[in-house]
Amino acid sequence: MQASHLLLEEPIRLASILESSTPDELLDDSQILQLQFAFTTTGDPLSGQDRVDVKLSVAPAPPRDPSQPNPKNAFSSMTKIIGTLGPSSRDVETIEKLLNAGMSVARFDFSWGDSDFHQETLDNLKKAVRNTRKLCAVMFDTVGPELQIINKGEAPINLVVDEFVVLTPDATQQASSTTLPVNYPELASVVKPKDTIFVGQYLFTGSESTSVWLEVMEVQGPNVKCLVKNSATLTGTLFTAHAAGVPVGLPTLSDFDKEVISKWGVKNSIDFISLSYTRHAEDVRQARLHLSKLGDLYQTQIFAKIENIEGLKHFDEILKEADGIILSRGNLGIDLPPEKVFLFQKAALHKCNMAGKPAIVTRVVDSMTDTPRPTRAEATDVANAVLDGADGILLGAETLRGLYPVETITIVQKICAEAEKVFNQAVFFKKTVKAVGEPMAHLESIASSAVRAGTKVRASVIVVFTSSGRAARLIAKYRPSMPVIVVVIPTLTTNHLRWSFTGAFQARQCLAVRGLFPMLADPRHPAESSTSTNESILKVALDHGKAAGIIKAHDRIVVCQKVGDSSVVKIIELDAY
Ligand SMILES: Nc1ncnc2c1ncn2[C@@H]1O[C@H](COP(=O)(O)OP(=O)(O)O)[C@@H](O)[C@H]1O
Ligand SMILES: C=C(OP(=O)(O)O)C(=O)O
Ligand SMILES: [K+]
Ligand SMILES: [Mg+2]
Repeated sequence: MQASHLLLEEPIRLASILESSTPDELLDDSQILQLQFAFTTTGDPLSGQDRVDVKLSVAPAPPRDPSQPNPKNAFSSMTKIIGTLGPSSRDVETIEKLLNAGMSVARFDFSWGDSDFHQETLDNLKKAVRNTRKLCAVMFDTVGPELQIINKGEAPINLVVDEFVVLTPDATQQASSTTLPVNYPELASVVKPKDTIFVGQYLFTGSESTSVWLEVMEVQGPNVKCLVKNSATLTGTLFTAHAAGVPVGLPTLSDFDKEVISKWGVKNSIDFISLSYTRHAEDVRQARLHLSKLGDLYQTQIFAKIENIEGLKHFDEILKEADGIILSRGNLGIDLPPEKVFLFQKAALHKCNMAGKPAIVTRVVDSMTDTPRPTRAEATDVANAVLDGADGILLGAETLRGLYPVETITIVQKICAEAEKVFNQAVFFKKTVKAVGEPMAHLESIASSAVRAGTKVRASVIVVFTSSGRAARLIAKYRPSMPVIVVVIPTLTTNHLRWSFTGAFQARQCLAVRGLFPMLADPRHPAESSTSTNESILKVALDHGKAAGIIKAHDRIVVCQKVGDSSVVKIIELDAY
């Protein structure tokens, strides 16, 4: 268990909570804008020129319906909320409510349900996005090397404390209170007496009545005889098992995952892969290689899910390869001794922040699966995750199969917004500048200057132009107190066989980064004019901010864009309008 110290070589100074410039105007993330555009090619794609800039003309932001409540509301937060969609959250109406409550990324967990089931949910998500005009990214969550127990008979299984149960790799056996067939033939060769194995349905702690905590007594050939440590009833057709601290020799991206990604993933242009049980940097490289062969999915980002001690040991190298990190505290929380979980969280979030890569924290309000309010410990935990530097909060069972999916998103969003008000931006900014050191890369220097200018002039928003999202992520790295409107400019690219636009993935991927509110350009609209300039695009962004209620007359706005060949940060002071 010494691994938990690995991340703590350097002491972390936690920002003390001081009065800070409060982001009293927070953005509602209904940032779907229709930009109409024409493209002019400046080279022949077949002769090797593979990036062509697009000139935009813009359609005005839709007027706000005065009968609708002002979208600026006390519930919006800079912290992103990822909701797992499942049986409790898959009809259009519920998804609309989740989007309105602030969910900006929908996770599809393929540990449960088949492609058809998830396709139906995703089709409903698309309808909900259209109806609400709220942008939402799609995250595919792999099964990976998860240990699973299939209960073919479907009858509830009663396990009684102090009795024995045998885990067997023999898939022909029926699950019962004395035998549980597990999908991993090598289990007997990797566990030893006194090891702990948890079995349950999604939320398992071994301390409630629906999951069980087993202690390994004896290895008997391919079987593992265990002592039941708590009485529980397992219901359903599939349970997952987790052997704490035990290395599992199964590939991180399973054949099943590869198959789903190449079909379901390609069909649905998945924005993120949540790579379950990432244990080595090589796992991320393998996933990246797989994606690189799948058409548009070369743009899909990989978020490494750290959920066991192996992943924790290799955290630094994984962070270098991944686009983001998910601190999967469900599994990690049982792999680590409970008293070490908070240390890992603080150290890992600090490292992600310094690397400028988004970090997502899971398993915050488990109790809201069954109750409409979080416990005070859970509520405090959400706020602390924000203060520790989380970009986003991932909800699992609460939205997937809980009784209160909408209430969960609403309350988590509110807690995040409160925590953001006391986040010590000044201390964080200084710490980040110092950690990056000198000489700073050109673009990073520009990005940090934009945040500094925004703070100094008390800007209401920062507007950044980008195609790749790079400039926006660098701005987010410095944790501005004000929302960042990311104007993603589509770029025409070719793989020498066909033309396509990039921009949609990059815009949606901002939805997992703290403080970023992307505007998605829509390439389906043919251009009506090709004379527009950055200025007119900026005007649309500002009009949109005004319509959303986050930009008012006389506000100061910081803009980060290229003028000619140079990146510039400019400050605009608005007149009355
Ligand atoms: N289409 C654009 N118009 C004006 N400025 C841009 C545009 N795209 C990027 N920029 C600016 O160029 C600089 C580089 O940003 P970056 O995000 O790396 O651009 P890209 O995504 O095009 O590689 C930043 O200052 C950014 O604001
Ligand atoms: C989110 C987690 O993993 P899963 O995909 O199993 O929900 C977790 O372990 O916290
Ligand atoms: K999973
Ligand atoms: Mg997990």
